[in-house]
Amino acid sequence: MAILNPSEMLSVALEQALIGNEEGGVPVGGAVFHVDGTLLGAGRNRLVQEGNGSLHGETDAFRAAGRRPHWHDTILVTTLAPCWYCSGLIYQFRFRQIIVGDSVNAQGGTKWLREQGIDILDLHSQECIDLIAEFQQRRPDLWNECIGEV
Ligand SMILES: Nc1ccnc(=O)[nH]1
Repeated sequence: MAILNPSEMLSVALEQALIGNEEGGVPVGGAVFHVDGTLLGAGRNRLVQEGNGSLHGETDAFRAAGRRPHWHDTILVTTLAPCWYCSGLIYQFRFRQIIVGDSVNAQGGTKWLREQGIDILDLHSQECIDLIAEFQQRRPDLWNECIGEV
């Protein structure tokens, strides 16, 4: 089933974030789509679940999407603005577009990515904003661990 609507693409990532929240993890979800609307992979931050800080929502979705000759014809969707770690991934692999749910509670590398010519569509999703805001307030320790802050 092809999904071409950005909000529907974000819903796939949000569903992952909500699963992560239920699991007691950092509630950030991601998904990778081909520009034709095919879902290539979805994932969520699994720092807590897998005991592995490399598994951000974005990198877990990238991992689930497998191999491709290049990523220029794909869209990376994330419920929260990409951190610097994931911004490196985005810069390196040049996804066609990045769809972001929340850039209120974290900005990460979004300003820099835009300066590098990366197309970022910010949907300002209230659901994504509320989900992370609640988490950051409830578990500041986990949030800081996730992004390498003290
Ligand atoms: N954008 C993100 C920030 C923090 N953790 C994540 O998994 N993703």
